[in-house]
Amino acid sequence: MSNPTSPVIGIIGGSGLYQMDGLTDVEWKKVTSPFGEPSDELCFGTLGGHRVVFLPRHGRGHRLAPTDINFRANIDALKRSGVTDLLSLSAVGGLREEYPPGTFVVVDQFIDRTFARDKSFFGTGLVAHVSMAKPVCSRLGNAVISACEGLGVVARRGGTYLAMEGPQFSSSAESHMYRSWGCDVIGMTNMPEAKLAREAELCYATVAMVTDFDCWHPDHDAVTVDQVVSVLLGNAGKAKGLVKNVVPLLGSHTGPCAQGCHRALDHAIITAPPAWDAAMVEKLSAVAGRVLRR
Ligand SMILES: CSC[C@H]1O[C@H](OP(=O)(O)O)[C@H](O)[C@@H]1O
Ligand SMILES: Nc1ncnc2[nH]cnc12
Repeated sequence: MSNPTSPVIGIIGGSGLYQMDGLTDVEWKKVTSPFGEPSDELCFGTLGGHRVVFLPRHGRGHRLAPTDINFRANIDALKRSGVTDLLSLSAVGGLREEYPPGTFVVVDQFIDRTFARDKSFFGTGLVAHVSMAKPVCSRLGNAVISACEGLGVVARRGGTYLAMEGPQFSSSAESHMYRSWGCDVIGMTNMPEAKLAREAELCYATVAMVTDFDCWHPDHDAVTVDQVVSVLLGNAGKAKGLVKNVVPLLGSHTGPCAQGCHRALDHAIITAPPAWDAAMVEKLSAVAGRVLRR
C-alpha cells in the first residue's frame, strides 16, 4: 500500500510510447482540466508499490501533431492527479557525432524555437515569471543515469535540446545552424512542456532517445518517420527497463527537492494580490494553489 504523501511519478510517453507495460492496478481515467483537453485519458497504476501516472503525449494512436498538443491541459491534469516527479520520454534527432541513434541523453538545457503554443498558465490578471536557468531537476537526472546502468543503454548526462515547431523536419541549413549554436539534440515537444512543469512546481527531466542524425550528417540520409519508428521499436525494451528501474529510485525519495523545483513560484508572482483576477485564481487552483491561498 503506497503512502499518500510519497512521490507520485508521472511519465509522459512520446512517439512510439502510447502505453506503459509492467504497471499493476491499471485504470485509464479522464481527467478534466480548466485549460482544456489533455492528450488522452491518464493511465493510473502502481509499479513496485509506487504510484505512477502515464500520459501518451500524442494520444493513443498518435492523433496529435506537436503544435496541437494541449501542453497546459496535460501538465495541469498530471498536477491535479497528484504527480510530483515528471519524466518525459522523447524521440529526438542527434546533432552530434557522439550521440548516434540508440543513445539516451538526459538533457539539461533547452532552446525554445516554438512559436504557436500557449507557454504559460499565467497571464493578464495574474502575471508570473519563473526561473528557467536550470530547467531540469538534477535529482531526476541522476536517477535516470543510475537506472540505465545494467540495461546496456549508452546514457549521456547533459545536452541542449532544441525545440522546433514542426511538424516538418528541419532544412539542412537549420540543422547546421542549431549545431553551431551548441545544441545536441532536436525535437518538437519538450517546449513548452518543461516551462509549464516548472510553473506547476513539478520536478521534471527528459530522457531524449536519439533516433536519427536529423539531416546534417554527410554519411546519413535525412530523417524520415520510418527511421524514427524503427529505432524506437528497437529501443522499446530499453525504455521499459529504464522505467522499471527508475520508478523505485524516485518513489523512495523523501524530503523536499534540493533544487527547489517544488517552490518555483515562491518569488515568481508579480501581480499585487488586490489586483488578482478571481477567475484566474480559480483556474490556477491545481497548478499554483500553494501560493494563491489567501
Ligand atoms: C515521429 S518523429 C517526430 C516526432 O517525434 C518526437 O515526438 P516526442 O518528443 O513526443 O517523442 C518529435 O518531437 C516529434 O513530435
Ligand atoms: N530529427 C528530428 N527532428 C525533430 N524531431 C525529431 N524527433 C525525432 N527525430 C527528430
